[in-house]
Amino acid sequence: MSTRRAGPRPRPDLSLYLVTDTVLCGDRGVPAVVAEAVAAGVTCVQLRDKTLDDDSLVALGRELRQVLAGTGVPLLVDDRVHLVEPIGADGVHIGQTDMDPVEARRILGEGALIGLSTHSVGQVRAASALPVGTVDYLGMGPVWATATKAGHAPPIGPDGLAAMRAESWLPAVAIGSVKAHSLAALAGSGVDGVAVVSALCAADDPAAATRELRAALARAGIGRTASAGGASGKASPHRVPSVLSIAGSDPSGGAGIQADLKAFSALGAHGCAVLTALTAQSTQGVTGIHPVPAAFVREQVETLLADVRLDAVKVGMLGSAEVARKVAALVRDRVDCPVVLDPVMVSTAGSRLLATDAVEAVCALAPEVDLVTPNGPEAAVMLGAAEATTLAEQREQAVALAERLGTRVLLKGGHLAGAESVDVLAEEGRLRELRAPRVDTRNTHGTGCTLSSAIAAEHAHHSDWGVAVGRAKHYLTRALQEADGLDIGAGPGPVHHFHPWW
Ligand SMILES: Nc1ncnc2c1ncn2[C@@H]1O[C@H](COP(=O)(O)OP(=O)(O)O)[C@@H](O)[C@H]1O
Ligand SMILES: Cc1ncc(COP(=O)(O)O)c(N)n1
Ligand SMILES: [Mg+2]
Repeated sequence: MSTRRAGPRPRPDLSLYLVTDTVLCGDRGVPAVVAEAVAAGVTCVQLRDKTLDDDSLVALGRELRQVLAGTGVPLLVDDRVHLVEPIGADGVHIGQTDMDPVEARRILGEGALIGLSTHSVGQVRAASALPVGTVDYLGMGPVWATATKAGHAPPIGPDGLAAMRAESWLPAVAIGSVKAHSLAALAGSGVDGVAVVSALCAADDPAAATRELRAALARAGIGRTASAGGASGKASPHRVPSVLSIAGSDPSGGAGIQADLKAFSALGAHGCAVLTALTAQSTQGVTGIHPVPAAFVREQVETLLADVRLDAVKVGMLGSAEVARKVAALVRDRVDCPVVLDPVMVSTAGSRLLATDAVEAVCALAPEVDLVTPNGPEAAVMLGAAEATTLAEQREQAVALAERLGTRVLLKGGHLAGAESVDVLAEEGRLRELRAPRVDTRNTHGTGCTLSSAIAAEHAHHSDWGVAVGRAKHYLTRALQEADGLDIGAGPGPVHHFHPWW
């Protein structure tokens, strides 16, 4: 598909999502209406026509591709998975009664966007429990009763929308008779955008109607429109975020600072690095640790902060109690961006990376950060409990640890058995699960480092923990699936950080 780029598929800007209606567009024709609306600030287009035959829909879709060429606005096809390829569309939007999303992903591959309609909290839960990377966003609605979908699911209203939105870490777009004048009612619902049909397709002046919708979105604080170009119709210039890793060195390049910088780079962030320790390490284990004096860790951070504006920080191996206390003080007093803490204690190959007397200092740092990402053994140490052996125990420990630390906890499930590797995100008493197929590979060196760094980089882009964790987990799963293509060293080797490119 010619519109696809290398690299992880982009997260679509759902702020103002136009669903076409051939009848409402009338004599002007769908392409002309879409062209006007996109020029005025529509960010995503779905070609929807339930009545046209395949050939006519392909012809119309190809026209829309021409209209959208060079705009960066993705084109999705409603329902008909088999027409994505012939149209050269970016993906598909499917309903609850259309093709199973897992099957659609299998057919379309990793490069396509897939959206899924949901009409209830139960459907949102089910969609969120699909393997990460199956669907890219959820449509939620109908918010209000609509003529275009008469006879379908009953309206959920703004409160129902907010309840559904709270259930998922996936991006969400509200649909169902959304108009500029009713948008204020969706402020605070947490959706990433709104989808409209008649508000644009039936408008006398689609460009003016688009501008009016964008202004209303900005007022309601919805979508990237709100913070980017406001009602001007122009997005602000893209700024590459800077993300810092404070961690130890792994000469084998699979974990530690080396893995962190690779993950940042793969996910489009500029990587900065402050070293806390050198390790003599290979895929087979650690033979020595040479700690950096705590005062020099501080000097590295202070010097950097005086110059570089950071968008996120990831903290990994700290090694000693002294360094952990120093980093805690820096995080508390000097860092003003989101911080992810991977409380590294033992390497995948079984070597100790944190002094026993430093556990307390790491636990003291944890409440200062925005997200803590322990593996099973680390969570057990932090709780003073036995390691979880089932998903049910993993859930309980995630909630208990989040409560004890007063912050978000992602309790990773790499050390448990099962067909899926499930991570559990506990946040303010709420639990979300991120599921991925367990990859049959010995190359799992640095999975924790990679995941926490990917979360920091994704948060720098999207400012949403649920979305960041979901996207990072998907990136890591793909990196694990491609890891055997690298196969470095005789022990557990690194994951493939640059799988989308090589
Ligand atoms: N074989 C695997 N297949 C798929 N995901 C895995 C596998 N092993 C680990 N993971 C994932 O890698 C991440 C790191 O998990 P884990 O191994 O528990 O932490 P750590 O690397 O810190 O020990 C988690 O998202 C986990 O679900
Ligand atoms: C320097 C350093 N830091 C961290 C880890 C943990 O690796 P994992 O991601 O496998 O938990 C490591 N092996 N080496
Ligand atoms: Mg780890």
